[in-house]
Amino acid sequence: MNEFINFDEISREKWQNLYKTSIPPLTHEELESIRSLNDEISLQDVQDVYLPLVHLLRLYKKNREDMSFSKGLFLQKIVKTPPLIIGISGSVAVGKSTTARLVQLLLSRAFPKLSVELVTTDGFLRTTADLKAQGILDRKGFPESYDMEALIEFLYRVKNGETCELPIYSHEIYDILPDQVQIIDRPDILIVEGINVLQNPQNQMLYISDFYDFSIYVDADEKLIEKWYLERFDSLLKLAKSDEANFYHQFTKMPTDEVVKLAKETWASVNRVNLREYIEPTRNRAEIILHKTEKHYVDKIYLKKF
Ligand SMILES: Nc1ncnc2c1ncn2[C@@H]1O[C@H](COP(=O)(O)OP(=O)(O)O)[C@@H](O)[C@H]1O
Ligand SMILES: CC(C)(COP(=O)(O)O)[C@@H](O)C(=O)NCCC(=O)O
Repeated sequence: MNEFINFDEISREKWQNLYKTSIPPLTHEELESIRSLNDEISLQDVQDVYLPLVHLLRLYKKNREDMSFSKGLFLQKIVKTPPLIIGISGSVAVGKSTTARLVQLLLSRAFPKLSVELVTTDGFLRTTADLKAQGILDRKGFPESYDMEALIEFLYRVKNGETCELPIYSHEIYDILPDQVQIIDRPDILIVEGINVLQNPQNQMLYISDFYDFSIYVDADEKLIEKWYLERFDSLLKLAKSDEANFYHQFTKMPTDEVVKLAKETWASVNRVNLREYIEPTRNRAEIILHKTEKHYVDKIYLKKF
């Protein structure tokens, strides 16, 4: 059966015209904050793709609030609308965190009075010491390397209106930061970004997917994602050059061709396998799929029909 049978395929040209008239253009300040987020982001993409996406998110938000209100009437009690949770998934290096930060920025602009928080599921990776003890350090990113129970409990508590803490993962030290936590204090909207956002582990009492009000899968051809992975590896190396504490510092001492070989091998033996076996199979669970081509240009959008 066609994986996309349940989706409407919308070309960029069609998508960009869906909400155009009602969206005010970005101000100079807003453009600057997008640039400081990632100066590679195309502002045309923001205008054509991401602003209409935020407009669609408004509809889902309104719908959730109406439902919550009606449920309250039925139950004859005051039911506070739970925070809206948006999941963002896709391969390692496809651009999830960049998309997530952009959506956070645009949602804060659309709802200036609401708090919009962002977490990444990397925080629920087991520590390097734990992974080593279990002999699965080379499985970082695979389902068994995450504490999914803790992630699901975290989402439950956020939905339930509780203030929560979560660990922080650092790409620089390639591990969970030992003495720091991120505090999520009852936001109105929470964005959850990570490769495992749409993975439902077995034997859990709660389903992770039950907590999302909207979900996005960022998609691209595998070869392109590899290219982006290698480019990011290179940027991480540049940042690590003069920082001995950085995990990537060790690679800055190696000859370039060896480093490239190592990054290619890591892509092929870890991240690509993970994409094929565990990430891409969750693609059609998303409410929307953003399909990117060269230079992160979004050419197609798939929106779930029902
Ligand atoms: N929309 C975009 N425009 C330009 N570059 C992007 C975009 N999204 C991601 N990138 C670049 O692609 C690489 C991977 O993106 P990142 O957001 O770190 O991926 P992920 O969180 O999925 O691992 C980074 O080097 C980032 O700068
Ligand atoms: C921490 C990650 C699992 C998560 O990925 P992200 O999408 O944030 O890049 C990944 O970046 C990773 O470290 N993978 C293991 C193999 C590698 O070093 O690329």
